[in-house]
Amino acid sequence: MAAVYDLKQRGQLTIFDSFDDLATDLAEYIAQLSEISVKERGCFTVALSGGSLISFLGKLYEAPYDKTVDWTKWYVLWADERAVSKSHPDSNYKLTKDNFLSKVPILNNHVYSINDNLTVEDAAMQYEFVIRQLVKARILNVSSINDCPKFDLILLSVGSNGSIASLFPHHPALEQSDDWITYITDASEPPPERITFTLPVINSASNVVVLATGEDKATAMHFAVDDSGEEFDASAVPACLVRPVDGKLVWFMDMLAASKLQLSG
Ligand SMILES: O=C(O)[C@H](O)[C@@H](O)[C@H](O)[C@H](O)COP(=O)(O)O
Repeated sequence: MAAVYDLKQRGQLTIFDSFDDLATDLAEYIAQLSEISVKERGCFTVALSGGSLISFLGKLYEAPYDKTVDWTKWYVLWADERAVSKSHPDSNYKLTKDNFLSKVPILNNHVYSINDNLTVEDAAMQYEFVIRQLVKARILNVSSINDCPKFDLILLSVGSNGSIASLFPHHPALEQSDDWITYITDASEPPPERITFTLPVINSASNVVVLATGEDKATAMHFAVDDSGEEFDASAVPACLVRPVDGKLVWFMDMLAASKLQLSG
């Protein structure tokens, strides 16, 4: 069961009453975006987050998507990554590899993870270089509005403090607009060192999905989805700052994360 709400310029919201329903709809949504992108551009570029998001991708490697999705046309990057070894339990690459990439036939040379032998600063610069190469190769388009790379899909999962990717409340990284990839050394959630997409890159995507599940996300979702008024400092809840400039924003929530929303209709 799911309830769908048109949030106008804040996108579309679907509230699910079960993990299974959310995972099923999310898989169908991603498979549809993949089909459209492959048909239109010959490829599908997706940036993943870490956390519980990966557990919601399980339906994608089941029937019918295991056969119907053109996995060889997928290009996978990360919207944020911890500056740890790719074999470290905190690595988003490891989390994704173990629970998703190892189950679908995405080509290894289409998966772009950070260079874990570099400092976090150099890893951010190197990752931006990789993305610039994908733009040059026309795997990634650029936004006609701000020249940022235009991912076909960016999948975000909201932290209990309203963070998205590794953009944390009141962090100076939220102001970054010159770079596509920035780095932080003082994340409010361990580990402290991370690289992350900047907001302009997130907001340049053709499609952004924001996933929020669990009661600990309810307050952040209230500020992100309901009208918080002119006085509200959106940098307190980075999820409020997800506003695709010419793309589609879809919120996938469970009942707990949506429990403080003041939805009409
Ligand atoms: O590297 C990270 O820390 C993740 O990308 C981060 O953005 C995560 O997705 C959120 O903190 C939500 O995590 P949960 O979904 O597990 O609550």
